[in-house]
Amino acid sequence: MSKKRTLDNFFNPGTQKRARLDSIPANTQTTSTTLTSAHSTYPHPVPHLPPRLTSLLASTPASAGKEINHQPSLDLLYFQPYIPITASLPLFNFLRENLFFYRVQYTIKRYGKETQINTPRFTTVFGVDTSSLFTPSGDLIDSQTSKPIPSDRYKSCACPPRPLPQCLDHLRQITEKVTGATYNFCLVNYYANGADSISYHSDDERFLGPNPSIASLSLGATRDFLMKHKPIPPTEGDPSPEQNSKPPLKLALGSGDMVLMRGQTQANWLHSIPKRKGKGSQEGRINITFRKGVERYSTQNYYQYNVGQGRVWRWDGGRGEMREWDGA
Ligand SMILES: O=C(O)CCC(=O)C(=O)O
Ligand SMILES: [Fe+2]
Repeated sequence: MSKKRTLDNFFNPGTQKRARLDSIPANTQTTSTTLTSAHSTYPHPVPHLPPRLTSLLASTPASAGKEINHQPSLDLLYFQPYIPITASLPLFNFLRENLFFYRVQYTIKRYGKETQINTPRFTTVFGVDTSSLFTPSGDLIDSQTSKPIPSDRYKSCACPPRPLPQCLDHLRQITEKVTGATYNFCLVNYYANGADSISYHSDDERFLGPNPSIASLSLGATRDFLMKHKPIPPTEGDPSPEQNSKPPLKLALGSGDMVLMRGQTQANWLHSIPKRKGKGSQEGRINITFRKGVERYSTQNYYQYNVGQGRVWRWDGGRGEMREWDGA
């Protein structure tokens, strides 16, 4: 269903809706009018951050970032925590409650055979590459000419690009100030439990440019973030490079922590969130990454792998699980 894109429907006050503030501690307000971000590409509007949460976020970063650069080409800044502790649980609950997610499937050719991949986590993405910009009313314009973009610019995308809703844009703005980098994409992962994961990879696509800064925020369950150096090919002088047999670096990312991966990290290191059993494996975790796509292809790639063609999933608080959304 498409809605006319107007300033009104991008930042409209919800029509006498009760705020969903059940994630906010009991001593705060329980009702108010909700402002929402709406857009023709969204399955439903997304409420703005409640004012109390916005004021709690004002003291981000809650601690100074620690540099982790003791290994070759590794350049991390680790905030433990980044989000003030009073804000991380309400923020987790707010985002899980109000964002829409996808369970993306796609096919790859493996050994010449088409293989279906089921992404082992919920995903969603917002943003557009540097060739375009969203106006405040949510229309796409060319970033050079400020004219509306040609209608075929994103014709090969799984869905038209989506602007960041206010709640994620607020986090983006804070993160730009703290990290000194700029970002035009926000990718969100939801790991429902320890069975959800992301395998070893590096975010080293050409469309992010050289030495990209990627800010990665964790909310909810603690999960291990493993990092290992990309395999170093043996040479005559060094037939079994020591780096190849080192155990992975493990950061137990807790709720509110943020890791900034920068410099040569993506070019040289792989990272993953392995599946987890036992303690804490039944709890959900949200991961938000802010990135900057400098080529048009980043838009196609991110929407293909984080939205795709499938159904919308939303958090069902009553059942305590994600459910396919029926649009109601
Ligand atoms: O969940 C995380 O901490 C990592 C996510 C990640 O690596 C990615 O989305 O590329
Ligand atoms: Fe990644």
